[in-house]
Amino acid sequence: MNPLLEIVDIRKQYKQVVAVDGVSQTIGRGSCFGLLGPNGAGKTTLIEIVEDIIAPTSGTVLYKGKRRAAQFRQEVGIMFQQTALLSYLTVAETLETFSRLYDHTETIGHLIGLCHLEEVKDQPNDKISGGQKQRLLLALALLNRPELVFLDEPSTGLDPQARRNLWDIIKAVKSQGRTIVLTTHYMEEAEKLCDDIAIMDKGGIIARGAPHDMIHTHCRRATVSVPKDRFPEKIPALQGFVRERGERVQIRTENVNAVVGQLLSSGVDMRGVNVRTPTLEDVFLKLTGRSLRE
Ligand SMILES: Nc1ncnc2c1ncn2[C@@H]1O[C@H](COP(=O)(O)OP(=O)(O)OP(=O)(O)O)[C@@H](O)[C@H]1O
Repeated sequence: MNPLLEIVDIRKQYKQVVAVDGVSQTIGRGSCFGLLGPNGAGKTTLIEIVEDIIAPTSGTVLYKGKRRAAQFRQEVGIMFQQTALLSYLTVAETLETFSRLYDHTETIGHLIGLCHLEEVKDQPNDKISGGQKQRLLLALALLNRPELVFLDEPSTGLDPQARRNLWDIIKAVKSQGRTIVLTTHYMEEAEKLCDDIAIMDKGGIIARGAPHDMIHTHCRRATVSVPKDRFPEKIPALQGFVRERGERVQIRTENVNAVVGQLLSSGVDMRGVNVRTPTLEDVFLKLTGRSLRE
């Protein structure tokens, strides 16, 4: 890996609370790195240290192999969870106002197009929806054409359609070759956007890797569930562990295709049969014994 960021033994303590407990990670150029974890895991604290907004109690962050200098602020874009916007400015005026803070900026028209803000560009900030506001905050984070973009829980509070719309824009930003560092407690967001994930819990990183590899390493088994009244009395031994759960028969298997093939060739009517493949949520549950949303 060609690291853009090296996080070296970062620790942050607030009185009795150790928010980040000795985290070391590297983040590769051009990757979309996701920090996934439940509320209070320490994600925001760690990211704010990496963004150079708060100082760690100990540890170092290197950017392009060196300690961060003034150039770091010029080359990064940050989409905060909350940013106060002047209510009487329009979306376009807001972008123009913030663009004066930088020496080199993206054209406002390009950002309005990229972030799907055409329809609301002349609306005041207090007359736009939650999804449109998040897209404006993303556009603001991209104003200085950053090489590295931080997104702190970008889709929190959005409805599913607004969330998917924002994800499409983030994918477009990613395809421009920028490095993205994203924090989230939505595993679906991490799975959809990130090629590299670290799962954080209680101030530490408990797993790291590509989403698919992480699932494959920790949770190989899928569950095929068949209504009991559709499950044949005679069936050849299935490639999985069979158990009854209420009105359904569940087959836990590492080979879903083989099991589904066996069911089909035994004449099982597939209506009502469902397959549940493992997710990052299952990885978290397996590693911590708790749900991501607890
Ligand atoms: N300024 C602060 N002073 C004291 N404790 C803090 C401060 N900031 C964070 N903490 C504590 O540090 C721990 C980690 O908090 P942090 O906000 O980093 O978690 P998080 O994973 O980002 O959670 P969330 O998903 O809810 O934003 C929590 O126990 C929190 O209460």
